[in-house]
Amino acid sequence: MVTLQKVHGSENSFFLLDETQLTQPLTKTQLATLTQRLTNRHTGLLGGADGVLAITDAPGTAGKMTVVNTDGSFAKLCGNGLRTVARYLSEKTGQTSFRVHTDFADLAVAKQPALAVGVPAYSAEISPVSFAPQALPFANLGTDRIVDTVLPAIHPHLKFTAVAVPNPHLVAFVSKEELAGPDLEQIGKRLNGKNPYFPEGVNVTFAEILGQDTLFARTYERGVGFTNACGTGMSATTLAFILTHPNQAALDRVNTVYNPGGMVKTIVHRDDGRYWIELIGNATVTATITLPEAALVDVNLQQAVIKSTGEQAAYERFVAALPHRALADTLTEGV
Ligand SMILES: N[C@@H](CCC[C@H](N)C(=O)O)C(=O)O
Repeated sequence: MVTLQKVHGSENSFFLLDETQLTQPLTKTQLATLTQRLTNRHTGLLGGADGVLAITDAPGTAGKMTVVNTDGSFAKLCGNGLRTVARYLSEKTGQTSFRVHTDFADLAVAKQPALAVGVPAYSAEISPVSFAPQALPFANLGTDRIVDTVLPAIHPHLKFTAVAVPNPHLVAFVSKEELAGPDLEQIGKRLNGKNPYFPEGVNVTFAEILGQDTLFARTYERGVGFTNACGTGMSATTLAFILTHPNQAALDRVNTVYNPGGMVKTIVHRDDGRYWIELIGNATVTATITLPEAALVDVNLQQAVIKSTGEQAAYERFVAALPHRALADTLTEGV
């Protein structure tokens, strides 16, 4: 039998599959097909999800995380997902501070004090960071660095920052009306379809500045669409905040980033000229799903036995007490 977990970080939801339980790891095609079926918002399990996080062995680290978006595409990193993988591997190995292998780097993760009773929290390193056009990639925008830059090809007046952390993000600071308005979806859809600017697509985040070190972020995710939260997006947005609003944010300071699914803390560091971001937030397990290995490989989900963990109630109590819920509630996606 194989047991998966349904997990979330700020309601950015995933199925977590520890492939070391399998007699042999899934191929990329099998993983993509499983993800598309399992995470479908209408026909998948438990209301679907934003993606699948697959764990395999990786020498010198606690494990390797592979991120598959709901459309079956593979992502370079997932910040909210990495926290849930950190929790899984921490509970599996007994370690509280260790590294997880990802496509670009072995990233540091650690157990943190709970956000509230029944709301476990973990931190994850988000890196490497690059503004280079080839790292995102982007082209045909008349510039080779996008930091607080109007891009008339994309929007008539918004100022954008484009940064790979290492997955690609495009960030704009907007008003409350723009945050809830139609532009984010239009830009997100356009830049994630065939387009000459971001040929591999890009995660697009609109953020409202709420005050010193405080943001509300909403993301249209590559390979997903609107999500309740994007961890790498909130990390990229905090870096953009520091670069573009130095009177309201700074390196090595704790930021609070609210999002439709809850909140995270972010801290941007610069060591030896390189930026990296600490992302701290919940790592919640809402259910376990057990099925025979053959049923998983054949994506025969009817054989799945689902058990709720009961953790979601504590998470919902925590979120209900947060500020800015009226705005968040209008923007929340399925979990
Ligand atoms: N939600 C994630 C980011 C997932 C990856 C993204 N869809 C991509 O393709 O880059 C996060 O929490 O960071």
